[in-house]
Amino acid sequence: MDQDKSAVRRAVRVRRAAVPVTVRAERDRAIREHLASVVTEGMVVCAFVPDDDEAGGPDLPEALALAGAQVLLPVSPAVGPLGWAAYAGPADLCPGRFGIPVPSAAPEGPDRIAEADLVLVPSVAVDRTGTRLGRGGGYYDRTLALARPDTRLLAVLDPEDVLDHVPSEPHDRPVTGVVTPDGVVDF
Ligand SMILES: Nc1nc2c(c(=O)[nH]1)N(C=O)[C@@H](CNc1ccc(C(=O)N[C@@H](CCC(=O)O)C(=O)O)cc1)CN2
Ligand SMILES: Nc1ncnc2c1ncn2[C@@H]1O[C@H](COP(=O)(O)OP(=O)(O)OP(=O)(O)O)[C@@H](O)[C@H]1O
Repeated sequence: MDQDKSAVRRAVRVRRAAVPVTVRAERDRAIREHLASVVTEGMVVCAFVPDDDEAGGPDLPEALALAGAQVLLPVSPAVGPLGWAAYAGPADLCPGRFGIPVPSAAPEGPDRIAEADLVLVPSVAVDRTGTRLGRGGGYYDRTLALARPDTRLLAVLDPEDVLDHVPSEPHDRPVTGVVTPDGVVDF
């Protein structure tokens, strides 16, 4: 099973690396616009800072904040569910674990995800039943279990990474939908 997941991760990485930078930028902009259109004033959104290998672009938190969201960003512990810290603008971000930017404030507990109306989930691929493949840390599997049951959980992806089938294990937590440059789809 681990090997199946690794093979999908490798294939997706190869495909993403072949997307020209200008196409990448256009897709990321479309994703941010779709998300801005579902955000309402004061909505609590657990987001993330996408890196070069991920859809959405590094400006994703700022786009959500400009749309009126209160944005929380994940802070990775060595093990266990993610902590959360409030996004306070691009200048406040500093490199955290894995080199991923995090807010300067000390993170608050994993339970803060229960305040979220929307959780954006970094993903390598999903299938149409919501089975999600991440980078293999197991962080989001542990973290999504703490969200309220009615919370919208959207993977952020290119359309090519919405697959017919993604290998799953019993601990995997499904997402409820996906946002791609084509729009938001709830499964
Ligand atoms: N942008 C972003 N932020 C995030 C996540 C994420 O996936 N993307 N996370 C989601 O949990 C958490 C951090 N977890 C991470 C887990 C693995 C890797 C990583 O670089 N993995 C290597 C593969 C390592 C291996 O094969 O052992 C890689 O992808 O190259 C990075 C972050 C919290 N913040
Ligand atoms: N709820 C959990 N409790 C204990 N271990 C877990 C849990 N969820 C995942 N794990 C472990 O974490 C490791 C990585 O899991 P998996 O490959 O499913 O991660 P992922 O979903 O791709 O990563 P992420 O959620 O960080 O994006 C596996 O060894 C798995 O057994």
